[in-house]
Amino acid sequence: MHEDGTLHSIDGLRRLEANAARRLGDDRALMRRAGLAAWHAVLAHWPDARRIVVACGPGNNGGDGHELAMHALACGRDVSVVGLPATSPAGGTAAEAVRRYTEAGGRSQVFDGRLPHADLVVDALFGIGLHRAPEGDAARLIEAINSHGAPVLALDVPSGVDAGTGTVPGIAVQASHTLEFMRRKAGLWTGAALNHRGTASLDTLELETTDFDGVEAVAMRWTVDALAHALPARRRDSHKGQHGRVLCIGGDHGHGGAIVMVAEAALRVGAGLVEVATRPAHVAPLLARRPEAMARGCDVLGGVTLEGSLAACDVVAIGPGLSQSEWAREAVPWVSRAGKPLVLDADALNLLAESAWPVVPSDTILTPHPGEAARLLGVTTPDIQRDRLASARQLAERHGCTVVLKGAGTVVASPGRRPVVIAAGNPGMAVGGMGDVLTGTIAALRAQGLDAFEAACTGALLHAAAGDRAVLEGGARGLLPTDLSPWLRRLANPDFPDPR
Ligand SMILES: NC(=O)C1=CN([C@@H]2O[C@H](COP(=O)(O)OP(=O)(O)OC[C@H]3O[C@@H](n4cnc5c(N)ncnc54)[C@H](O)[C@@H]3O)[C@@H](O)[C@H]2O)[C@@H](O)CC1
Ligand SMILES: Nc1ncnc2c1ncn2[C@@H]1O[C@H](COP(=O)(O)OP(=O)(O)O)[C@@H](O)[C@H]1O
Ligand SMILES: [K+]
Repeated sequence: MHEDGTLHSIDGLRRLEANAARRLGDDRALMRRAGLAAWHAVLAHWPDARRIVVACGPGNNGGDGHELAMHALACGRDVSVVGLPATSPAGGTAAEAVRRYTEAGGRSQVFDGRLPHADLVVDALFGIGLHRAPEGDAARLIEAINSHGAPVLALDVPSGVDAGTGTVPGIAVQASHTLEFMRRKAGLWTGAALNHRGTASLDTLELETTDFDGVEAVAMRWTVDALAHALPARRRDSHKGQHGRVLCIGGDHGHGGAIVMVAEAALRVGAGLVEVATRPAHVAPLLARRPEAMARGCDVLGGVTLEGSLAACDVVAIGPGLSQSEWAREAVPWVSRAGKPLVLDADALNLLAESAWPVVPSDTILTPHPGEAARLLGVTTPDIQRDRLASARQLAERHGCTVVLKGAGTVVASPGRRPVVIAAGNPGMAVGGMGDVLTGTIAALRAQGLDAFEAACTGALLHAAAGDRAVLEGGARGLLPTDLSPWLRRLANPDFPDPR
């Protein structure tokens, strides 16, 4: 079976492992395949590595390391296995791998505070079996791996990372590349784990469909390729009314730019008509930058002005620069009475957290960053980040609608749908205003007919992928939200010939 875009929990992987071992009638077979796959990864990434250090832990991850060491040895490489002192000898399948390596003439040494010189370090300390933060010798060995200077290949998981949740409870290996086995692990694609994983690849170890009996993926992983099929082609005879009308509400005094960025992104992602309701002082600068937008200056966010705009629009994007002033609060009853699909961001979420909004309809999209998510759930930001997938699911259940939990490895969750983790985006995007661009992006897709969950997933991916393209033009520092505009347009038209 090939990669299928699924992400799995530790429990799911354990079940998968057990099913496959039962089918194969030999619990050593998978480890042998893992070791061989790891050796192939070495040949693919570091074909010239002559001296290889393999740091092996006490469990099956260490068994994978010994299998790899055996292949490297057989191919004439200079191999040193380094193990942890004071751990009980490996049992079961790992013991068999140790025996095979030793019988092939392999050398092993106990970690004494230093690692031998090498062209490549392999991290086979801990995989999915990590049960607490590494301490003592394990922590020192991880420190030695990280300061060694050679590239680091992590087997299955960078040791020290919780592969189920993405949390990093203590010190963890800083991998150049991680080779995942069997299926991708949910925790390696979101949150702090992204600091440790390096690039990543998967070897499925030749699993078969029947191995998945009783195994449910916990999420799907979306990469930029998904954009090729996400957006419907336009009819030749289409007109602007068919591409949706977005009403953007926000931009109180001092925050006028936020709602301009929402409007610009919505236009670049293809909304047919974009209207902005903002403070009167912000109308002229908005129109100077984006004459394509329609703008209404409102000293009161309600009444006839807003009612007319609300009646005409297909989607309301509210929150960027909105503030929590009386001006902002005035809008809430009008917007909620209008019954239009909503995208709630920034201060609209803060108003939701303090129950200023009534219950939101199920086709609403909330786009919190971790701080806003914490306010919505009444917990701390670290609580949210400890298990981003669970946090997004919990928020979606609580509000009964779609939630986009932003940040490295954005997670989209909705009741009754399998969550999606966005495998795109970069730290250049950590700058004020970037979320406003996401709000406009998602609102435009919603206006063009995607349902709430599809618009949220596609919008988050489009936004992150545009950030990845824009960052190539000059680096992460100084990347601006509006730099994404040309790339949003480019990537929203996947059938347009690629200029690269
Ligand atoms: N069993 C199988 O069939 C397969 C297992 N595979 C490998 O096996 C790994 C899982 O193996 P295990 O379940 O043995 O688990 P691990 O090898 O990941 O780790 C468990 C071992 O590490 C110790 N440990 C965990 N956290 C520690 C800490 N913080 N400090 C010190 N010691 C700690 C445990 O006491 C145990 O001895 C996978 O990640 C994968 O690399 C692969 O070979 C594929 C097939
Ligand atoms: N390190 C990162 N990696 C990937 N994406 C990021 C990173 N930092 C921020 N982003 C993205 O940039 C956007 C920032 O949004 P937000 O925090 O709401 O900013 P603002 O409120 O200033 O507009 C989100 O879409 C988020 O996912
Ligand atoms: K590892």
